[in-house]
Amino acid sequence: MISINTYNAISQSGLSLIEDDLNYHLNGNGDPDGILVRSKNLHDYDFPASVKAIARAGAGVNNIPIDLCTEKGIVVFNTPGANANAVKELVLANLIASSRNLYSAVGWTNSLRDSEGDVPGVVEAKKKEFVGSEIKGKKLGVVGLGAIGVLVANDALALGMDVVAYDPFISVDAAWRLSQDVKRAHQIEEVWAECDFVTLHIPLTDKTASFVSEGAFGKMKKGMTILNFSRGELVEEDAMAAALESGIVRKYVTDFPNEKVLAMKNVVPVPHLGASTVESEENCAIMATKQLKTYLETGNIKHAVNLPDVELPYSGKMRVTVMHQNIPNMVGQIATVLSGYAVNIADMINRSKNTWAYTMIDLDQKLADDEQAEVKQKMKNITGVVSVRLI
Ligand SMILES: NC(=O)C1=CN([C@@H]2O[C@H](COP(=O)(O)OP(=O)(O)OC[C@H]3O[C@@H](n4cnc5c(N)ncnc54)[C@H](O)[C@@H]3O)[C@@H](O)[C@H]2O)C=CC1
Ligand SMILES: O=C(O)CCC(=O)C(=O)O
Repeated sequence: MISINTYNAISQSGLSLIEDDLNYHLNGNGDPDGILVRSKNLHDYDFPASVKAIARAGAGVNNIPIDLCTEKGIVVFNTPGANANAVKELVLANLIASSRNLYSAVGWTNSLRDSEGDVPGVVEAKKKEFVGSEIKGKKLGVVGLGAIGVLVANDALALGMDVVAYDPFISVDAAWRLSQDVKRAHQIEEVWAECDFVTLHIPLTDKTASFVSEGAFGKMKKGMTILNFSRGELVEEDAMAAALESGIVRKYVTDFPNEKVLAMKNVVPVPHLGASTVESEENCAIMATKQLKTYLETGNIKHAVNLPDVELPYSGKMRVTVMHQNIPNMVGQIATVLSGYAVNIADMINRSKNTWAYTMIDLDQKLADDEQAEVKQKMKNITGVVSVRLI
């Protein structure tokens, strides 16, 4: 029996893939083989030794201690692109809503519910206070051209905006999907200096924390609207509060409200709704569950953030998977362990991602139970190996 525990509300479409499979147990015990999670913070989580993989049904993995997991031999997956359309639609909605003062206008109109008197007359008299601007012809800066940023940039062009984008690490795939009419910013300063709106679509990492800092506000075109559907920590809060006070920033639309943010002037707080659509929750849950099950059943890896994609057709005979540091002579040492047994290697693959690597070896016959335990122990004893599975 393979055991999977879930955190957060995972769409039933994904859960059914586990519940309907007789080989699986869902939320059954404290020693799961796999974890399915959305935004729950796992940084203080005490990972049981049973955990082999974590699948994040979503894009951002800053809630998971990736380095610690890797050192414990845990593969961490996410679901690239599965919720990108949901975020894009909410960004576009908020570009227009913030430009047309929609939330304050609707909030004010709702406050008339209990008033007695001539609502149409009051509305006509007041509406001049909510006059907005059109986004057509305005300049939008898109920071980060991954799954979400590319969709936002292309569709903003279709809405008549002038789009300039900054991503020094853009993938070849994303570059193919990006419209040629999106202008490239070589420096982030170009985005701060020129744009009426800036939307952030970068991951939160040690390098991007406080990406929008006091220095950035000093270079901004006055009256800019900033949309943050990425992560709150990308923006330095005290500096943002000052920029909103001084009018450098006209509005700050954020999917990540907290007490400090709610106290700021001209904030549009959204309760982390970027990926909250039925479609996106289904996409993420199905993709995350399938990736997790594939790994647990076959050792094949797709869309891990700490290991490369590694795939071989699974014969069902006997597969050895080894997660290890990307250092010399690992494959040699792993193969040497097997040379002590009467088995042939039928197929083999080794791939690396930065400082970590993964080796899969298919044997043409099953090892006896006592041999399996021995092989596992001998491989675990190799310096640099963090996990060994025999499937
Ligand atoms: N509000 C919500 O519910 C959601 C929020 N997100 C957030 O949005 C982020 C982006 O999501 P995706 O587009 O799916 O990720 P992605 O991985 O497809 O794209 C991220 C892009 O950012 C770029 N990038 C990284 N560092 C950069 C830097 N310093 N300057 C400029 N570009 C940089 C990368 O090259 C990459 O192209 C996620 O990491 C997550 O934090 C994602 C989905 C839902
Ligand atoms: O699961 C969610 O609703 C949050 C989505 C998100 O923030 C992400 O995918 O990075």
